[in-house]
Amino acid sequence: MSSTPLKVAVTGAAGQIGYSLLFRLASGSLLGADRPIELRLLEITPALKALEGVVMELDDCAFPTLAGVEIGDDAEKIFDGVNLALLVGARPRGPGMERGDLLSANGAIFTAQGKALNNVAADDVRIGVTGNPANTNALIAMTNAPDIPQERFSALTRLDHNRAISQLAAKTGASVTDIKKMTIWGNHSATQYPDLFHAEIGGKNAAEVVGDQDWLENTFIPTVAKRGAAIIEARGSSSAASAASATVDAARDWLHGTPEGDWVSMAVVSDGSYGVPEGLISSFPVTTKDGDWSIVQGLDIDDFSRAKIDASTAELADERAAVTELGLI
Ligand SMILES: NC(=O)C1=CN([C@@H]2O[C@H](COP(=O)(O)OP(=O)(O)OC[C@H]3O[C@@H](n4cnc5c(N)ncnc54)[C@H](O)[C@@H]3O)[C@@H](O)[C@H]2O)C=CC1
Ligand SMILES: O=C([O-])CC(=O)C(=O)O
Repeated sequence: MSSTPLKVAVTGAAGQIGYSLLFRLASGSLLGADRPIELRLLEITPALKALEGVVMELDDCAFPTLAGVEIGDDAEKIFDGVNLALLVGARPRGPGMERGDLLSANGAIFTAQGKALNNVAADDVRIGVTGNPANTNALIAMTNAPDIPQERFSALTRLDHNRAISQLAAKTGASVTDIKKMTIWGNHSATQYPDLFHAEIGGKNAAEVVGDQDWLENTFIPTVAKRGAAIIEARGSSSAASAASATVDAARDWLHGTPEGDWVSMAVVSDGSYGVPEGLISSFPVTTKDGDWSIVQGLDIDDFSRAKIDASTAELADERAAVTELGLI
């Protein structure tokens, strides 16, 4: 185990998700108790004072794994030499909005940050995008960082993946650890497709165990796909602790690898697998090893799943056209 601190950048560090995420990262949730971590926190200038307060709290935790914290509003300084960049900072949506409505407000953030990462990040950098609309923001950052291999960019659909596991566990009485091979396909939006036809519960096909197509179509899929909106409705602001937890889960599994016999959902650049147009950042079932991911191949896609995947990737293609129009890529 290396004793060199992993340099982890977090943007939007003074925000809601940051307030949960930083403490998880600093306490060892990402790399375990033996690997130190250095946090590099980016905020806009008016939020730096609040961020100083958060850093005081990080200090007060006396985390053994926290080797240092740097804060600032200059992306090139904060991203200098980072091995992992978690791009969280972006405006959240409010009631009645779709995440895609944030494109024009947030897209420019990812142009600038993609360029800065391209200039100064470490050669082994991995970039996870949480800020919405996450898939297309990741596409913007990737396109603006031509020297970073495209497979180093990913957008967060792990929260949807975790939500799908939790809903399935509640329906069937299974424990979450019995559920494997969950897949979220497509966009982190209301069109996403949580797929039970390839998931397993205790080694058995999940759709067969459930045996209730009506529940699958009319309860499970919409509950998972609209969970973010339900949380906004209930809490008055968007999910934060669960988003932070999923951000940690996704980064940890990317860096450490997925267990044998399971996979995770990550939105990654499409190579055309499963008919998803090449170059879109779309969620797939992936396995990871040594910091690299590969899309699980060879799954049978029936007509129901085909239509759902096509609808979500068509939305991604529309978002790509919109940001092209805005001159962001
Ligand atoms: N992919 C996913 O599963 C989820 C994504 N999200 C998204 O994550 C984003 C952040 O959510 P919250 O923390 O709740 O929002 P928030 O509004 O509490 O915090 C966002 C922070 O980003 C900062 N920020 C804005 N522009 C920045 C820039 N150019 N550089 C650095 N920081 C910047 C703001 O000052 C603010 O402190 C939102 O876009 C939200 O929709 C939220 C939940 C789940
Ligand atoms: O719904 C939102 O706007 C926040 C989010 O992405 C989620 O909770 O999945």
